[in-house]
Amino acid sequence: MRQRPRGLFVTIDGPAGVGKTTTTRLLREHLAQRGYQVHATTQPSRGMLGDTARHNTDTYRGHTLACLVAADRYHHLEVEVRPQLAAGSIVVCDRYVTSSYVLQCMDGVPLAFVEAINAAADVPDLAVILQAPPDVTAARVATRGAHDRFHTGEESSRRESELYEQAAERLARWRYPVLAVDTAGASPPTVASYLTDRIAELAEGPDAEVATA
Ligand SMILES: Nc1ncnc2c1ncn2[C@@H]1O[C@H](COP(=O)(O)OP(=O)(O)OP(=O)(O)O)[C@@H](O)[C@H]1O
Ligand SMILES: Cc1cn([C@H]2C[C@H](O)[C@@H](COP(=O)(O)O)O2)c(=O)[nH]c1=O
Repeated sequence: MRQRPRGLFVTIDGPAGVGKTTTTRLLREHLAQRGYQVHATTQPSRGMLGDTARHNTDTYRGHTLACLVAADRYHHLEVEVRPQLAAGSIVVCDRYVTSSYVLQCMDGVPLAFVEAINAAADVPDLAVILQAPPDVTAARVATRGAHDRFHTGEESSRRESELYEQAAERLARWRYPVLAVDTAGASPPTVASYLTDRIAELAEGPDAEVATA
């Protein structure tokens, strides 16, 4: 098993249906096949706060949902993400702060408020933003079924896609380690292989791994 002294924090964001969950699952498999210790997780988390946020987006809206998701994010970092990183894992997280910049803004919360309540969240080592044209993501959601009120067809997919593009540009300006990947013309295994190579490059960087039994 290959561990890094400090682990590596990789986040996967992007519009509904773009392939975040599929990519996270495949990344866990591909990275494990290459011998890395990997921990796949999600936000909202599988904890009490996260379950409350995930399953009650009709009840909790706007500023309330924004704060609930941010509170879960800080708790998830504290009890799951940082301990896994400290143990040398590559942590792959399905959704992170970028999702809040987009979804909470779609929910009517000013960006400045979303930025303020997420300001103390850890910066990932790699923030992947998956992208695809809105007609493609809307069709995938329609086939799979919508998870929540944020997904109402191609118009909401278009708005979501625009907000992700703006968020990616803003994050890149702040020198956040953003990597945008188009999933429209690439199969899930192709997307996962490409990202596995990028993550392995980072993992073999200056904080090189230590080999353990
Ligand atoms: N690269 C791809 N090419 C074609 N179809 C894909 C690709 N990636 C995922 N899909 C399909 O699109 C659908 C949505 O994928 P997935 O659930 O991973 O998206 P998501 O971004 O996690 O969505 P949500 O935000 O709504 O949870 C699934 O049916 C999945 O099989
Ligand atoms: C991370 C994050 C999540 N949410 C909400 C949006 C959805 O209702 C769920 C996530 O479900 P999915 O299956 O991953 O689409 O949580 C949010 O509002 N803000 C966030 O930052």
